Amino acid sequence: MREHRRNGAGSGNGRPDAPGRKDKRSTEPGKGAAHAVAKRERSGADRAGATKVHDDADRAEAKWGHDGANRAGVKRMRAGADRAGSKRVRAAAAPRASGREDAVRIADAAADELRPGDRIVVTIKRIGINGEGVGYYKRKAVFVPGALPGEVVKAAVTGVDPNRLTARIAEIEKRSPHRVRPACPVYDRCGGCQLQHMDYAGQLTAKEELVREAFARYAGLEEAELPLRPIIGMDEPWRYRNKAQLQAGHKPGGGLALGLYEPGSRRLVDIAGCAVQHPAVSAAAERIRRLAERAGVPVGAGPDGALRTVVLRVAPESGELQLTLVASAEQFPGRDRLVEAIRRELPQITSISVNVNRGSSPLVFGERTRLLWGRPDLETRLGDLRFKLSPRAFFQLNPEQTVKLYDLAREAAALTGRETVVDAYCGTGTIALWLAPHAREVRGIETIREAVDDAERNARLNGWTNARFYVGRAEELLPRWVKQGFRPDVILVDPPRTGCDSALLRTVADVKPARFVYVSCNPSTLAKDCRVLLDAGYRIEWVQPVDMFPQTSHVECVILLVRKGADG
Ligand SMILES: C[S@@+](CC[C@H](N)C(=O)[O-])C[C@H]1O[C@@H](n2cnc3c(N)ncnc32)[C@H](O)[C@@H]1O
Repeated sequence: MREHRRNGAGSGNGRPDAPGRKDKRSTEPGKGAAHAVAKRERSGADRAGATKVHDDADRAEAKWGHDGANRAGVKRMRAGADRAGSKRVRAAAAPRASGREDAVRIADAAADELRPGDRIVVTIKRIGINGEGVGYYKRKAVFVPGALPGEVVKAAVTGVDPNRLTARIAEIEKRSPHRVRPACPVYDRCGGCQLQHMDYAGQLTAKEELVREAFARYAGLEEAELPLRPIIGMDEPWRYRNKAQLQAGHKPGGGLALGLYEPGSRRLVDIAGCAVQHPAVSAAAERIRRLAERAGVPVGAGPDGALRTVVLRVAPESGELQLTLVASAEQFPGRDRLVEAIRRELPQITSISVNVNRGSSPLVFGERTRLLWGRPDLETRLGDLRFKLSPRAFFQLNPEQTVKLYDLAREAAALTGRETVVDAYCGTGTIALWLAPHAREVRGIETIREAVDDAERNARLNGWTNARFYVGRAEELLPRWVKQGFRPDVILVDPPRTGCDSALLRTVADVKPARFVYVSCNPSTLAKDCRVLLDAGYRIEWVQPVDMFPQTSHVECVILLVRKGADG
């Protein structure tokens, strides 16, 4: 399949841009960064608010792992206050012509004097990290869920704080050509996607802008200074997710529901029609829901044992599925009847486990997992490599884009077979194993023991004896190795959303490997960490955004930093 790479060669610097962008930039040396700082101060507000919400979510993800956290729980945090109106907003997103709307006073007050309910006119400049439209009212950032870059909206203020305003669309005065009808029947309620109301070309442009914006704000690098490559998207940006974590609950009218919580609520949205989920997962989830209902399985977090979450993962190339029933006790009413029925009716499910979670945090999994039936792992492939995944193993959610991401990591590492490489934050060792055939030695570091066990097993499965995996914190193990005389040629990191620990960055700055490869799912922390390394004598060779999660506001990047003086 042809790779969807955005047009525009090389750095992407020559890309036509919004009017006024170039005027703001100075051609004088040093002014670019100064402007970035001024811009940061001017609009720091939005960040402060949004960043706070995200910091909470980031902390949650850092604590619970990249995919270990309950998606709905973290999303609720991330969504913050302005989310409350998003449902209404999407409903209101079509232009309306009501006399009452027209009669509403349009505020011309200073930003600090605005009150909830006041109407303001906002030109949307970009998307924010939650996918909301961001514009400015008298230089104060305004977050407008559902609004798209380039749109002019009449918006009702919903929240005023010292740093930012939130508002909901009352009327779209100028509509973006990228606005489309969301494909997913549950888009308005689910909250799993944030950008389905924008066509895919618009999403890709908006994500590039997110990266550009993060580097201007947090690394002080203006557009001309940032070697940003055009984002790599998908040809078919739907049905790519290989895994679902579905909460079990009750339907309002009775009966069992499996789905995601609506943002900010405990109402479950049935995601049977989810447009980004692999169809085999959606179909199996619906069958399991019916079978659990028939087996009389209790749901929720009851002390006597009840089903909390259903986790389904598919190996797309074989269609085999792995099922993990997360429950508040290992045995729960109807469990064995349910397993029996699944074995009979869903032969594509080749592994069924129960995981016990009695906790009240948004963490999906508890500590204990027991195989109930079938194989202990799901075998899947990425490129030429085979992976066996235990129920809790982290594995990238979009296999097609993962191959592109890992190929970029390999390109950045530029290995000749003689190098020693560190894959810090290695998860189940997938990147380390991608690099192992091209390196002398690869060492992976990961805090989760099971992930390291998986990594070691997968190294054996693929016959790579030069890849070793270590349980520990990257910021502790790497400095220890360095003290013992270890000098890696390439350090690669793929940290959680919170970014790299400062002790790790200090070690990199001390050891100064010729190449530092950063794989990141959060442009803000990526840019902050890059600033540290730029100050420590590195230059950015290229930044490559990859769209791992079409229809959402997430964007992943691979970035190559080269030590100044080393061969680029
Ligand atoms: C984004 S995932 C990386 C996954 C892996 N590179 C992949 O592509 O599948 C981040 C990983 O870092 C681990 N982690 C979090 N904090 C860590 C730390 N301080 N040191 C080492 N690993 C850590 C998490 O458990 C998680 O597996």
